[in-house]
Amino acid sequence: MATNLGGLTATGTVRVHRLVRGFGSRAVLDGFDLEIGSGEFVALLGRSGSGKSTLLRALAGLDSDADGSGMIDVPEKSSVVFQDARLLPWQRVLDNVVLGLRRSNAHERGLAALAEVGLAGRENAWPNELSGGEQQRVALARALVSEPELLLADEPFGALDALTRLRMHDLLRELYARHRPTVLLVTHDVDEAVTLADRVLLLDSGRIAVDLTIDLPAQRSHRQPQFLAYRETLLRALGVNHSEG
Ligand SMILES: Nc1ncnc2c1ncn2[C@@H]1O[C@H](COP(=O)(O)OP(=O)(O)OP(=O)(O)O)[C@@H](O)[C@H]1O
Repeated sequence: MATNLGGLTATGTVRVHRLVRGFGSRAVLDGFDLEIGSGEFVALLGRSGSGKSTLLRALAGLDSDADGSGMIDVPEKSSVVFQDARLLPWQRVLDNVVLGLRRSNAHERGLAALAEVGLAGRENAWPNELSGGEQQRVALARALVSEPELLLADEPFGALDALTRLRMHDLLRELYARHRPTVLLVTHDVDEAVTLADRVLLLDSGRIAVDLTIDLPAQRSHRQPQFLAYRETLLRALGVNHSEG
């Protein structure tokens, strides 16, 4: 499992070397290598079943159901966000945010995190009183309240409607600009990857088929010619026909 190299790497750096992960006789990742610099925002694209979640779960240490070997070096302070918010329904919003936070000022930090995600004043609500988008905001607050050096996100906006998804993109970019964690975002959505990330990886048959640096300003528009060029490169690599994409 996670091997700490004892200060050899910069805070926030992710290193994966010769990672093997599979289920039964089937290898999903077979000798996989990856390096992500501290503070990089990386999106991971790939067809369904290409192993994106398998990789993310390995980095999160949540893959006890998988077989494998290899070296994983991730920051000690990591948080994970999933497609569903996974809030405890019997705990109020603030209690969900500070769950597991062992600090004397947990209450204040939880309130500050809720304010950062636009939910000031909602700390006493129950999860089922919130919309899907608001629940994902709580999940983001819970992930960030511990000030992680690495944020792992597995299709965090996949279940949201298009407008809410765009608002969440703005929020995530804002939070990233403020806190600068290393981010690995798994997504199916090429536009989401190019909008949010500074580097896009495309996983194919257990290896990185494309490693694309996104050289765009923080304020991005789907109308920028360079945005469209990145989009086209990635769609082509995914094998998506133009008329479909
Ligand atoms: N717990 C499991 N037991 C057996 N096989 C699994 C398990 N989890 C994943 N797999 C298999 O591993 C392969 C990779 O799955 P993974 O979920 O990593 O893909 P993915 O790229 O995240 O797909 P999607 O985009 O559809 O979420 C798939 O063939 C899947 O069926």
